[in-house]
Amino acid sequence: MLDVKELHLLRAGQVWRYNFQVPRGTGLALMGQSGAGKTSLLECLGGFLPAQSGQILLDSVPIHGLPPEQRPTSTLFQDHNLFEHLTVAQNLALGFQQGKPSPAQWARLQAACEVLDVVSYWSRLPSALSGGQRQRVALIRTVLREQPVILLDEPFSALDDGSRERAGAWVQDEIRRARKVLVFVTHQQADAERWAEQVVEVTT
Ligand SMILES: Nc1ncnc2c1ncn2[C@@H]1O[C@H](COP(=O)(O)OP(=O)(O)OP(=O)(O)O)[C@@H](O)[C@H]1O
Repeated sequence: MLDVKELHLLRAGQVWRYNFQVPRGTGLALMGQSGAGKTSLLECLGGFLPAQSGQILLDSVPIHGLPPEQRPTSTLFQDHNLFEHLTVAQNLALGFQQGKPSPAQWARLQAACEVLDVVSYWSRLPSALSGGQRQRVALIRTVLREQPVILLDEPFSALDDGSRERAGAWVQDEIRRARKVLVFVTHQQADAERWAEQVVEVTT
């Protein structure tokens, strides 16, 4: 269970307070207008933006004092953070310990690439991919890393309806299968209804 207690954020003169719980195997969607503070909350959960006060616990263990690289979180930012000089396969491997996924992890990566239709791009550089292909590669890496808390900032924004449906269903299956916690930002009410058990409306 991810437990956010009296979390108090301050940025650009705006103040937010959050209290919510996300059980393992489930998802929470963050919705709200542009500039409302959705990305700021994800950054705080991932350790990139310090909170003024409050607590973030995973399975009752406080994680709010940890730096980003030690948090049990895996984050997909809006710019997809792919390494441009590495192939798709190398980018996927980077998410794992010392860039070396185990055979079981490779099998899962490969299966995900088939489901999300990026298997034929393994040896390409990111610069040779479309926006939607880049987004799917980054999504696969973020969701399949070992960290149990998955933070996704508008993960389906570059996808057409068919890809969006497949990607959303795949993320939900993975979260349930691996008993992870999902927090994702979306502007689409339908995404929240289909793939999240809870919705938090972010306002200042
Ligand atoms: N790095 C930053 N430094 C200072 N202020 C920032 C920074 N990033 C965002 N802000 C400000 O914080 C507020 C919340 O922005 P945030 O990006 O969290 O909103 P959002 O809901 O994710 O928006 P969008 O839907 O457009 O992505 C805005 O007023 C924004 O200008």
